[in-house]
Amino acid sequence: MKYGFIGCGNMGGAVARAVCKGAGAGDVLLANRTPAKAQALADELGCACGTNEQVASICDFIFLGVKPQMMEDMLDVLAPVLESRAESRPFVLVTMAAGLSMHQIRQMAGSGYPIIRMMPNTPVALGAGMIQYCYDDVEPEQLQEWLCAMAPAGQLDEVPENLIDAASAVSGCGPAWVYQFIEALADGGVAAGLPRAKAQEYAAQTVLGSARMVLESGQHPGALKDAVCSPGGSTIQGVRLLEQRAFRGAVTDAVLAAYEKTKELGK
Ligand SMILES: NC(=O)C1=CN([C@@H]2O[C@H](COP(=O)(O)OP(=O)(O)OC[C@H]3O[C@@H](n4cnc5c(N)ncnc54)[C@H](OP(=O)(O)O)[C@@H]3O)[C@@H](O)[C@H]2O)C=CC1
Ligand SMILES: O=C(O)[C@@H]1CCC=N1
Repeated sequence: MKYGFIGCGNMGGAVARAVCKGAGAGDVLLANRTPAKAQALADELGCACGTNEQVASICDFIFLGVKPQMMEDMLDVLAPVLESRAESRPFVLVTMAAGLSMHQIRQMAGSGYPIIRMMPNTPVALGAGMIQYCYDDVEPEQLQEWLCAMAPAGQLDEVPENLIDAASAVSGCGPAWVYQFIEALADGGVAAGLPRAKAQEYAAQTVLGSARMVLESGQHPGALKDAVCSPGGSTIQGVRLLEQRAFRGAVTDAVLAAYEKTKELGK
């Protein structure tokens, strides 16, 4: 099986990194508008680099890693290449584009080709990603191959397509807001006198450990929060202040703002 990537930026590049582990770098082909970017990543990962047309004509899984706004123009050029091979050498399109449905991608590609739609996030680069996926007209063996290739990317979860935009607004966008939180937590530490490097390490490790507590203890985040707050202690003062500033409401609204924007991208 050959795995090809068209668009090797932040997300396509991270997924390619994982697939090189899952499928073997020898079966991965990278293409990018600025070829030097694909070449640099290919050199690092030990895979090959080529053109969009080469990916479209020889790969069994064609990962589409361009921005949603660029998808139509990119696929317009490749539609004849895909059409000319579809009968003799079937392939699966793999889209990671926010907001674009499988139906829209198929229309842009020129036909109802087998398709997987996934929503990864940037921690995929470390094998710690959260990836939702759905698919249509994909053979069970093809899906199995794809799942094996993607396994080093992180946690994979099959969902119906109508949940992908909401999932995107939580785990696709979420890392950006978590980084904002880590930066702010570290800033607070620096304000209180910690050296920057220590403050950042403490903040990031705290988020990592707290996330593991949620996942591994099975407890509600509110109960885990209560366990940190001693009566009359320091943490509850911070909780009080964050509630006053509507911290949880602001985060919930951020998710909904991202969700609305994602839906707009598909219009
Ligand atoms: N970033 C994220 O956290 C997430 C992104 N996504 C999705 O992933 C996709 C990519 O996003 P992201 O990686 O962030 O964007 P980037 O801008 O980082 O990467 C896009 C890449 O596509 C390349 N490109 C653009 N046009 C073409 C073309 N015609 N042919 C070949 N390559 C092309 C660009 O090349 P050049 O080097 O010339 O700019 C660039 O390297 C989007 O659809 C996005 O919705 C999904 C989940 C999370
Ligand atoms: O904001 C973005 O463009 C991407 C889509 C999903 C997460 N980040």
